[in-house]
Amino acid sequence: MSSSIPCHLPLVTIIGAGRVGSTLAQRIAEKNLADVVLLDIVEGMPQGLALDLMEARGIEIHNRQIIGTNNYADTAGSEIVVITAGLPRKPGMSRDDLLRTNAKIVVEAAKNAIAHSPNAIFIVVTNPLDVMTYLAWQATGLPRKRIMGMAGVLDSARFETFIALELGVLPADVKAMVLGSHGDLMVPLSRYATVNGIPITELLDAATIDRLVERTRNGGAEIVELIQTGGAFFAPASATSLMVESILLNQSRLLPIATYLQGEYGLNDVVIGVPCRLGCGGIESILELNLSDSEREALQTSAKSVRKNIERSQEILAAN
Ligand SMILES: NC(=O)c1ccc[n+]([C@@H]2O[C@H](COP(=O)([O-])OP(=O)(O)OC[C@H]3O[C@@H](n4cnc5c(N)ncnc54)[C@H](O)[C@@H]3O)[C@@H](O)[C@H]2O)c1
Ligand SMILES: O=C(O)C[C@H](O)C(=O)O
Repeated sequence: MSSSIPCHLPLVTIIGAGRVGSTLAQRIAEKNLADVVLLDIVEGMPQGLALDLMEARGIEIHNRQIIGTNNYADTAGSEIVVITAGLPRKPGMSRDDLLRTNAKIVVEAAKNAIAHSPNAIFIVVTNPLDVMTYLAWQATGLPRKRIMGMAGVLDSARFETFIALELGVLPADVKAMVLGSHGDLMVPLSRYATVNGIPITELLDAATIDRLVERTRNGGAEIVELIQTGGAFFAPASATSLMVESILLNQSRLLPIATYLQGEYGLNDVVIGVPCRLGCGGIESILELNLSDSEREALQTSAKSVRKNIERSQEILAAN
């Protein structure tokens, strides 16, 4: 008797098998979320990492396939494509300093991936995040609900961590949301941050909150300065895996996601982090919060700086 249960397991392709990409592959496989294809331009490296992850399966008790490759044909039929390909910054650099190098890498990766997985949902991780997400959206021609950037989940997790450390409470009890671009002009929303429902403004004085906001804005650079040879990757991989999970399990989580705006928050033709519901079709809806004047102004300033870099990226790509 033939079974009517589909045998197909979800497939997630990760382009760029570096520190973020390989850690993300581990998270996805060990959470039993999907099979994974790890693709990189370096020959042998993704194959070696995939074999290493496969050899851990008996100990970690899962049966997910992890394939390493240099060939986009192996990514065919992916439900989700994550782009982590590109250079990370070094101490003293801003994320925007990566624009010239990473623009070409991301456009090429997005075009190759969509050709083999026309129905996929794309998550961009490469920096500068908001501009790279815009370029991937342009390169794939996908509807905006199916292409997005990961940054806000990471920035919010950092803000939550610093609040939890300050108060000595369980990190999972702290909830916060950081909007805007993934850079110095990000917009941490202090008045929406809570510890199990209690606003942090009841628990911390204004100077302390300002200090934690500043540390959040500088969260990526703090790690780059410490590691010296690259940026953060454990928390970025966790944040991306949470988005992958929300899509594959249709959780409809409300998360800060870099998305293409068409009038929301008074912004047009720009990618920036705002609260979105994320489910199996991608971005199901964008939530327009009632921001204060200063929060709205901060979001506008953040968007203006992304817009400027989008224009720069168009010139760079046109010159090539
Ligand atoms: N959005 C975020 O919050 C966030 C967080 C962490 C890192 N990042 C960014 O993610 C990117 C990757 O970071 P990382 O630490 O993993 O860097 P990494 O150097 O460890 O890995 C990058 C990988 O990309 C590969 N690559 C380069 N060009 C490629 C191409 N054309 N096709 C396929 N693969 C290619 C490299 O060979 C390398 O293995 C960086 O741009 C970094 O700034 C963003
Ligand atoms: O800071 C970086 O360059 C990497 C990443 O964007 C991060 O925030 O950790």
